[in-house]
Amino acid sequence: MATFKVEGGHQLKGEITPQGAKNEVLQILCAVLLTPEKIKIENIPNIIDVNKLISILGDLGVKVNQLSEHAYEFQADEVNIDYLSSAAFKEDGKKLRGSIMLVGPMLARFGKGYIPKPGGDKIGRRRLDTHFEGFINLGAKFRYNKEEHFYGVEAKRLQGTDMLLDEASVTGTANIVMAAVLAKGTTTIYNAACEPYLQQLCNMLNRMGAKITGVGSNLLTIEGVERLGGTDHRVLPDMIEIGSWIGMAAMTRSELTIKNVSWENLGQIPRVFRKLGIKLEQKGDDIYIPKQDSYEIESYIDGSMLTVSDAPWPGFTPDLLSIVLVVSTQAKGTVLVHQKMFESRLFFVDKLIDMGAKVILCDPHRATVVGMNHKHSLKATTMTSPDIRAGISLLIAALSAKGTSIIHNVEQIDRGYQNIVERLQAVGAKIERIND
Ligand SMILES: CC(=O)N[C@H]1[C@@H](OP(=O)(O)OP(=O)(O)OC[C@H]2O[C@@H](n3ccc(=O)[nH]c3=O)[C@H](O)[C@@H]2O)O[C@H](CO)[C@@H](O)[C@@H]1O
Ligand SMILES: C=C(OP(=O)(O)O)C(=O)O
Repeated sequence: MATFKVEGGHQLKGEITPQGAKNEVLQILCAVLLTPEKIKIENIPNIIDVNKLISILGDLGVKVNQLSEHAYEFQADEVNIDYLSSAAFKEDGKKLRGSIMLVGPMLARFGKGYIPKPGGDKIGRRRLDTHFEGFINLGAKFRYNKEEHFYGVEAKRLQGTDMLLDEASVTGTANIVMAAVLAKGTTTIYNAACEPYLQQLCNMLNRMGAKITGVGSNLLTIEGVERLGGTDHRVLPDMIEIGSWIGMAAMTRSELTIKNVSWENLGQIPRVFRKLGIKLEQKGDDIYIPKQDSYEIESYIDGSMLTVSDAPWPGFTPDLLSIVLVVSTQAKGTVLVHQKMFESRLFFVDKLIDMGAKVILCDPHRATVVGMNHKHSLKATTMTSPDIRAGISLLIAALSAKGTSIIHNVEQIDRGYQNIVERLQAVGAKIERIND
């Protein structure tokens, strides 16, 4: 189990460039299975989850050619479908959430898709019904082995249809889109997720020859085609990393520039941090955060208390609520953080309370944070990272705290943040990795 040692209380300064987006690249990597032709992908982050998925593609027989640290070429012209039924896949497929999106492309192109219950954060129930209901709607036969938690779908040729998703699942929409592009006839998907990463996937599929319209909306129309070809694709910057660095700058009262953020794809993110009183300036495609000794949480027009909650895109992403919560502990004012989607993501506040933060966990979904306006520093402590976003939030808390903190189980953070120690050291953070 790897550990970080963090000496808090130091201001940071400089520039930080976001990595390619983890949750986009997991979709894009699965899409390489839809064509026997070459696909080149740039801006691939070097993180645990992504490397695991690339390794599964290699085990499936996809030719993987690393062109540079962040660019790869893939060619799925000799796919070994039997690997999907192997004991090795039953183990490897479990290791990340993104592996679920192998099912749609495999089903569409090879007539079968199997997957063990995928991994990812333990942040509450993470059901897969939307995915499999979508495949069943397209004519696939579904089976589920309860003992092994092993899912399977099979179909000779998928048949386009109209469907209304029971929820706007991100990976569910990506999976169904990747199945429908090679189906016979036209599919409409209503209540589709529509975040920028899904738009990126749909645009890439269209460049490969797919016929998807409605991209960016919650109604997608997909005219099935016989085959798809190769393309080049560049992954967007990771908006969750960008939000994490905004939170880190505010909490440590630092001046920071976040480079090349793709402003037009950040949705509510700048607005939510501004509501917490954090100053952000758009400079070209960068975000400049000036040093601020104090940031004051806004109230609503009628004077009532601010609530920050998550919702499917174009709402605010659930993946940044843990960061909003930690930043609020040193704001001036009070905020209610309401995590509607996941029921186990707020339990890490116990650690913040140990560090001296004023937080009341109202129930598993809601926490009230009374900001301390930097009148008292958080106290350093020893903690364990329960999930990726709680992990980065605890790291931000440790960077602002008085004294030296120890954070265990940082593999959770490494899952989604590339070279984090080196990148934070470069802006002046006192952090080192120990017990690797
Ligand atoms: C690999 C990947 O891309 N992971 C992301 C993806 O996970 P993932 O695709 O697994 O998440 P889903 O979009 O399926 O749903 C997440 C949770 O929100 C609930 N839900 C979803 C839609 C909805 O309209 N109402 C609702 O309550 C679901 O029941 C589930 O509990 O999207 C999540 C939601 O943005 C993010 O937290 C994850 O980081
Ligand atoms: C929950 C997340 O990831 P995953 O879906 O891979 O568990 C996340 O990125 O915050």
